[in-house]
Amino acid sequence: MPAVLLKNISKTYDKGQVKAVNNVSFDVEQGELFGLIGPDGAGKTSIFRILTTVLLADSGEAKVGELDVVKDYRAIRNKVGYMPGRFSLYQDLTVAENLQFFATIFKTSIEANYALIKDIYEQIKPFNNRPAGKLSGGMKQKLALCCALIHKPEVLFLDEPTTGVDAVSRKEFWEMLRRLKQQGITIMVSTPYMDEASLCDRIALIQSGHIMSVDRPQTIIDRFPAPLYAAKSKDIYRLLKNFRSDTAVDSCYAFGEYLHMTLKDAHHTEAFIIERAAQYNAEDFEVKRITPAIEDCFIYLMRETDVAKPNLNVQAP
Ligand SMILES: Nc1ncnc2c1ncn2[C@@H]1O[C@H](COP(=O)(O)OP(=O)(O)OP(=O)(O)O)[C@@H](O)[C@H]1O
Repeated sequence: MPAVLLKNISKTYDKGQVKAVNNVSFDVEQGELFGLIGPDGAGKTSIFRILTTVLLADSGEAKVGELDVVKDYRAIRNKVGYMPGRFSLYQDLTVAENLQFFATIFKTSIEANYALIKDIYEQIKPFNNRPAGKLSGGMKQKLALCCALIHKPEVLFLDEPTTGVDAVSRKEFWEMLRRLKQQGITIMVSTPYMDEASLCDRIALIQSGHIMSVDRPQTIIDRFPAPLYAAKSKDIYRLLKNFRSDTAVDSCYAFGEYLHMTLKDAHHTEAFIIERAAQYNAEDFEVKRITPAIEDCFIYLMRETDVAKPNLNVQAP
């Protein structure tokens, strides 16, 4: 039995005008660290809210273990930990008071499940008497994670836990998730940072309420259908325009300081691209073949599935 199951789940807002979740189906295995990956507005929060029983879907079926999100909502609430995207703690309560509060509403004590939160809590314990609102972003995340864990949930739902957190804290946070997974907790986590995909066992790529792919990150990368090149020149915007209007070029988009591109004819290589760039008088031109990242796969899948497109000028965070 999967730990989480969604079958043809749809959700609209504003009397059907906003299709937030569109016929979504996937499941999460017991003990898995599963990532729901997509940009702002893709539908991630709506899915989390449906699974944690705070939002009703318009149609479809969703389960946590054997429990149905509609019929068994009370039982689910005791079984899952939920860390919503927006900071969910009481800003005026101290670190210790927040933790005590969450323990009390779940009818447990900090001591009862201390082993589970110990590693994380010890990092914020020196700030025990500080109001949660006065903690740094990384500290807030750690406290929110402790609060979500205080009743020893079987499944942990973390909605964008690393958004707005600095790079070091993000890395630490993912290490904490790895350790929790080793303790047998199933974790479903959402993120707009596509570089975090490789830290998950499996991922679902979501855009405009559609799931475009569900698999292991490496399997999704291996399926990228064409050689991918990274190119740059002095005037990168002119180069982007030139390549985008070039009939030999299949796709070209800005990616950090480079353009990432594929060609219509897979037999063509760097030499062909150098020739084209010379025709465009591109100065200081460089090109190299690269391994696709999840962002590249995401952009490719968006073109393939023809869902509404966000800004394609993706930058690695
Ligand atoms: N209560 C609501 N009323 C109307 N539209 C909503 C509501 N909640 C979400 N939406 C819309 O539904 C779509 C999906 O939103 P959702 O919050 O589920 O996505 P998300 O991937 O979590 O993005 P974000 O990180 O920006 O919250 C968006 O277009 C959003 O504007």
